[in-house]
Amino acid sequence: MQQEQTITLRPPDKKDGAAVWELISSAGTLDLNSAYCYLMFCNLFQDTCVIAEEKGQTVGFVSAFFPPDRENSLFVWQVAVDPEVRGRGLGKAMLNELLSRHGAQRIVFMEATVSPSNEASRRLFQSVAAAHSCPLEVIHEEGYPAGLFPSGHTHEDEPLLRIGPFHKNNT
Ligand SMILES: CC(=O)NCC[C@H](N)C(=O)O
Repeated sequence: MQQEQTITLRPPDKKDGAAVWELISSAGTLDLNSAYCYLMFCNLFQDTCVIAEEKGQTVGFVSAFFPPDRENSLFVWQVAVDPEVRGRGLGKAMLNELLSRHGAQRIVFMEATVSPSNEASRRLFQSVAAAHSCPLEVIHEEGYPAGLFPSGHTHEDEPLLRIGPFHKNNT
C-alpha cells in the first residue's frame, strides 16, 4: 500500500520566492505576479503566508495580509495548490494554519476575491465558512470588477468574499 506522503506547512522566507513563482506559473488558475513580488512577499509577510512542502517540493502556497484599514480582516491574496496534490484538502489546511496561527481574536473576518470561473477556490472558502459555522458574503462592489482592469487586458470580475465573524462575540 502506498504510504500517504506527508505534507508539511510552514511560514515562507525569501528563499521560497522562486519556487512559489514556478508553482503559480504552472498552476495556471491565478494571476502570475513578478518573481520579485513573490520573493518580497515571502520575505516581508512571513506571518500571514504558508508554504506547503512534500518530499522537499513546494506543493502549495497561500499569501495573505491584514489590510491597514481593516486590521481584524485577513485578506487572502492567492491560494495555490499543485495539481498533483489536489483533492487532499491542502487549500483548507493552509487556511486553517493561518486561522490557528493568529487565532480568532485577531482574525474576525477572512476575505478574498474569487473569479466566477475559479469554482475550486469558491468551494474552498465555502468549506472554511461551513467548518467554522460562519456566514459567507459575496460583495461585488467591494471587489474588483472586470472593468477596472486595463483595456485589452481581459480579466474576469473579482467579487469579494467575506467569511465571518469567526466568533459571535466579536464583530
Ligand atoms: C483566493 C485567490 O486565490 N484569489 C485569486 C485572486 C486573483 N485572481 C489572483 O490570482 O491574484
